Amino acid sequence: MDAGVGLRAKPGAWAGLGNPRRSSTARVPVRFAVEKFARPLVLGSDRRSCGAKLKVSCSRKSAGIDKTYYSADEALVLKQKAEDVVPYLNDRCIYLVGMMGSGKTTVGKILAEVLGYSFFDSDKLVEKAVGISSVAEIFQLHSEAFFRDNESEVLRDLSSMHRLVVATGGGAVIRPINWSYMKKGSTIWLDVPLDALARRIAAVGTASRPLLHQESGDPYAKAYAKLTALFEQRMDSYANADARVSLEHIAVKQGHNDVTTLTPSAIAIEVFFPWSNLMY
Ligand SMILES: Nc1ncnc2c1ncn2[C@@H]1O[C@H](COP(=O)(O)OP(=O)(O)O)[C@@H](O)[C@H]1O
Ligand SMILES: O=C(O)C1=C[C@@H](OP(=O)(O)O)[C@@H](O)[C@H](O)C1
Repeated sequence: MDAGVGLRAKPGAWAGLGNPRRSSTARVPVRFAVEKFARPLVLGSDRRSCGAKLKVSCSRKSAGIDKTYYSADEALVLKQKAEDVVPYLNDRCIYLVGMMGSGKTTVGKILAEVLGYSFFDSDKLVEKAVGISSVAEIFQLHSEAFFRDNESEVLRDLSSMHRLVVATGGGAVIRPINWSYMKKGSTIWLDVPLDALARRIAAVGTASRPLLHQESGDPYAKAYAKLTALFEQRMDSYANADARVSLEHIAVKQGHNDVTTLTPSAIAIEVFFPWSNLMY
């Protein structure tokens, strides 16, 4: 088992039992806009960097869906690992859990692309469901409990579907009912050091994360303090995940002393390790 990843194998889940190619016939609830991605990975022409850049863009032309760049090596490894893992996933959904800023959305989009799965960000689905454009506004106009109730309904609906990668909100793990939904799929905890989380969130601003937002003071210091308090409350919940991907362990394994060197695609490759280890 890779140093960076621990997996609690589920009986029968990885043994490839049943027909691995069962087509997904789950009804897609009309209110979910499914993000389909272009495929296959397109080899870019840029050879100035240490390898040709692969540009992967989404076929859906909605605003704001960013493009993902891989190195050619990473793209080939990702494609191979995805091909190896798909039969064992057995069309089950992958739920990414982890603190705010851990990369659930960024890494989740990569996983969906290489797996040929659909990607959902549960926060976005809650915003669509309640007709309010941001999580922060939902907290402000209603309450956190109202948000959490809708978050649970979204996870319940998603749990009836197949072949999805779901980026959950950082607090989804605090409600046991949410685990009952997510456990129908495979849950992966992206475990990122609090310092890196605080730096990432300070870089984009805390306004989008109401539990961290404050009007004054050093954004990094305030974010770090609040993330530390939240993590203390939640770490046991995150540990319920089927697999933990520790960026600290990955960095050590790769000879780095800082997780900021780990690209989203390098992390996505590590997400595939638990399944690979169980296949041979
Ligand atoms: N491996 C990474 N290295 C550097 N920045 C990252 C990495 N993964 C995500 N980020 C950045 O961190 C911020 C939060 O990422 P996001 O995927 O939205 O996290 P989450 O969905 O867990 O809240 C974004 O600005 C994103 O670009
Ligand atoms: O940790 C949390 O309680 C939350 C995390 C957020 O999602 P991200 O993890 O995508 O930031 C969002 O669901 C809301 O602000 C609450």
